[in-house]
Amino acid sequence: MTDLRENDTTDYDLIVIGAGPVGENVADYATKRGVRAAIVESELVGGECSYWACMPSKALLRSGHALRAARRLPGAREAITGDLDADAVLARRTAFTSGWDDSGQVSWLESAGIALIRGEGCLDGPGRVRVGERVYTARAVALATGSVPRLPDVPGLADAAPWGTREAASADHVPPRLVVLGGGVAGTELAFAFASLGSAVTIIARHALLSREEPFVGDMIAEALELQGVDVRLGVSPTRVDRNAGGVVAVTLDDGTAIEADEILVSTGRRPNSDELGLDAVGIVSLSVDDTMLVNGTDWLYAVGDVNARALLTHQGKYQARAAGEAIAARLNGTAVCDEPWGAHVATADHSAVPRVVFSDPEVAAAGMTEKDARDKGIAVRAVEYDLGAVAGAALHADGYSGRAKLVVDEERGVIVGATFVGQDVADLLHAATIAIVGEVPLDRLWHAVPAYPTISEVWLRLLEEYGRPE
Ligand SMILES: Cc1cc2nc3c(=O)[nH]c(=O)nc-3n(C[C@H](O)[C@H](O)[C@H](O)COP(=O)(O)OP(=O)(O)OC[C@H]3O[C@@H](n4cnc5c(N)ncnc54)[C@H](O)[C@@H]3O)c2cc1C
Ligand SMILES: NC(=O)c1ccc[n+]([C@@H]2O[C@H](COP(=O)([O-])OP(=O)(O)OC[C@H]3O[C@@H](n4cnc5c(N)ncnc54)[C@H](O)[C@@H]3O)[C@@H](O)[C@H]2O)c1
Repeated sequence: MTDLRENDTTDYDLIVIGAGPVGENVADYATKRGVRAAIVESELVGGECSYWACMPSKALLRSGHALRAARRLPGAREAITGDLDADAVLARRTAFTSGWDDSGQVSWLESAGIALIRGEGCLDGPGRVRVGERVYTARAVALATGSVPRLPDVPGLADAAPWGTREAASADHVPPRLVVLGGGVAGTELAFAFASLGSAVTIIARHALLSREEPFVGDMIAEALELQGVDVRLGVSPTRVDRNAGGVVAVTLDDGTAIEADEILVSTGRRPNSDELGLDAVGIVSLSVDDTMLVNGTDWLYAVGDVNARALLTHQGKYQARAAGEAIAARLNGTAVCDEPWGAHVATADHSAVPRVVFSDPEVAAAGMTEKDARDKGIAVRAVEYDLGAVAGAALHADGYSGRAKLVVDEERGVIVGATFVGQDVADLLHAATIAIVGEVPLDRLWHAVPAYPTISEVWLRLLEEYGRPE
């Protein structure tokens, strides 16, 4: 390998702006190939995911899931002597954020040989990053600044001190009444979490819940929320929000009804965090990237993770980061870049094989395309569905197990292009689907992948039988 330090006059080979899970992985993968990397962070090393998103929200959900799972089993049910202890759940959540202290992650950066620059970074020209008064230079720069919430333009909403997902995930108390605005992934998960913790929750969505997934998903999740006592209002939008002097929030809906609550959580999507990055200083109007995450029209700037809006998920951002970190190192080292589809330096799976899990109860686990996505792309598909509750392993797993599974099959190629599972504890079924999609495993070969009896994964066999064995 070329010694990158020879004849180098820049401060670093690579500067990464943003030390979330994605920025950390870009820097790590590049550093392992000899790149001198620095990372700039304005808040906590570890990013949104560690402190205000994935980890704390899942910690808020998990205890409720475990309690309900025990209640579904005779023998275990009788051993339950009380309700969920909300304070203990909040404490466990806080432990997962290390009390919003990033010293553990900072130690990891040190051990990985990545320099940390604290402060807000922005571009000051090609290969130039300003942090406060100081400008640092590098041969490549990667933007990994994540995303920020969208606040809808509803009269009174901004003045009503709404919670965003950050405030919900880091809450130090459980509001007696909570209104959730937005029926996407974050709204659905947090509605489940706070209902379990004891809030009277109302969720407001202008379409079905989780409307980008297969249509049965939203129906099943709405039903499950209602079973937990959540007031699910679909097909409505707020026209006005007010918080009175006593702190009560009043939400008026366009169907003429009104809801009162103690807090309103806004979870209506996110947009790239790129407004303050100085893109104009380098003549860039859009962070559109190629599959190595190189910003189109440049040979030195990369955009990775939520900021490029390809897939707002930690695991997918980290996958992009592995590809980008290696691609940056290859370009700086002058070695070959493998950028053909599915090559070592590209994030091809972003286009057709993204796995997604909603940690609701039942869980939603989906990979690849929905039937509608596939048809919209002009793929000739046939889809099959199966009642998960009819699988022996599922019936054993929980009394009254309710769930559904669907495969979307590309008829011409004889391979799966999409899979969806809804049911208790289906998240870990998903990776088999992701492998089948990425590996383009022919259906006739998939018949030889035998699911163990009696597991929930036997649904794979049932789905293949529904489809019919290829001749
Ligand atoms: C409530 C919620 C729950 C979620 N749960 C999941 C989940 O279960 N699974 C999943 O896969 N995804 C989940 N996500 C999505 C996930 O959080 C994001 O996809 C992920 O955090 C993106 O990582 P990132 O590194 O691109 O950005 P971030 O994690 O946002 O990190 C960006 C970092 O850049 C820093 N930064 C920003 N601007 C600057 C600047 N100018 N200078 C210096 N530093 C800067 C920020 O402070 C931050 O530390 C969830 C999101 C939300 C909102
Ligand atoms: N388990 C997970 O992986 C997980 C959990 C939470 C969040 N996330 C990620 O974080 C991102 C943000 O989550 P999110 O739920 O905020 O976004 P989302 O895009 O999933 O959902 C936003 C919802 O808000 C609705 N909406 C948008 N504008 C609205 C308006 N003006 N009025 C009413 N409703 C409106 C949309 O119709 C949609 O249902 C997502 O892209 C998701 O991938 C992932």
